[in-house]
Amino acid sequence: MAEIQLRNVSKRFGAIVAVDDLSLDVKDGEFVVILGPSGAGKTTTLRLIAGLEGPDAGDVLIDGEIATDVHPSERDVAFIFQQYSLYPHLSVFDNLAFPLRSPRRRTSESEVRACVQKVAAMLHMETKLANMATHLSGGEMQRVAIGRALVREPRAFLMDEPLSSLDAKLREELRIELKRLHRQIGATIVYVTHDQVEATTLADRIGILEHGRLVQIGTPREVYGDPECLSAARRLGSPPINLLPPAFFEASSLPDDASVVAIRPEDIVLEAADRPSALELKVLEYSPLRHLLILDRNGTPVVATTSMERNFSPGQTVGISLPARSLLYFRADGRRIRT
Ligand SMILES: Nc1ncnc2c1ncn2[C@@H]1O[C@H](COP(=O)(O)OP(=O)(O)OP(=O)(O)O)[C@@H](O)[C@H]1O
Repeated sequence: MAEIQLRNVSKRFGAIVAVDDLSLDVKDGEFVVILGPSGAGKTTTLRLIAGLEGPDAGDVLIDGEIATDVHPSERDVAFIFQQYSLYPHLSVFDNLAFPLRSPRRRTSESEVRACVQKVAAMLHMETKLANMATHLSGGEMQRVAIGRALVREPRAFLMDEPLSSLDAKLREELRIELKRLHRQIGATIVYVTHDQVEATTLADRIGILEHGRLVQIGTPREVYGDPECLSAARRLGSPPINLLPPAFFEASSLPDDASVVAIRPEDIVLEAADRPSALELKVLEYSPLRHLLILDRNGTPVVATTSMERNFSPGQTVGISLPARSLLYFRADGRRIRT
């Protein structure tokens, strides 16, 4: 497996800066997820690593060597797309065998058989090898697409929203499979998504991409608990982090240049209804693990979650306190103010 580095890489399409001075180090065997909204430059970043796009500035390094001028077919990285891209007229076996049978590989048929069997076992597809590729469920097709990359034993895997066309249950199953596979083969993976659950469950580290810039990279815990900027704070968390105006607080308790005060819903402490701080409960959602309360003070919504065994009903008042240690302060330009 391989290390991948981007050094100050930029890519423009006409007036659009798709990737803007991006530097990223993916360690050997690491699972890095690039998380960002539509148009943030995620796919372009993967295409730059694969060599399908050339950077306007900066370099891509694979295993410490500048790959910028290396042809995509020579980079030995496998790209897995959202669409399954299988050969519909071939069986699962022949789809998996296809990369091994290329003339450049000169793999013997007995080796091809052994390798296909091994990968099919890893993906729990042994019983489907004779099926035509079109006679599979969406989840099975994506397994075969992943298998086709695995048989090549590439130096790294680049995955572009590989689960996004699957339904919720299959997505969860395949997510767990991917995590297991990563542990089993120790692959270097750069994985792109706009789904925060995929990002936090799969990643060793998450890189938050906004407008072509990497605004933060860290473990899921670091990015969630210690965001560098407002956009990183908003990217993780469901329900999302509360963003409150300074007017919500005593002015003397805030840093001078705070323009937004943020607090995670689970950090809000619920108190008795007769507290002066009590807010009106507008909406209540119950799930077996927690209550979700949407409260209101003069038109400002405040979302709190709690696993407390207490009965709430809409229209009542609920006291809250916002512990100072849980408050995050941000400037008007979105930068974090550390106190
Ligand atoms: N070949 C191209 N020609 C012109 N503009 C492009 C091209 N490829 C990407 N772009 C633009 O570059 C920006 C980044 O696109 P990119 O596909 O990398 O974003 P993304 O984060 O992967 O988005 P999505 O989640 O919607 O796939 C977008 O504004 C997009 O319209």
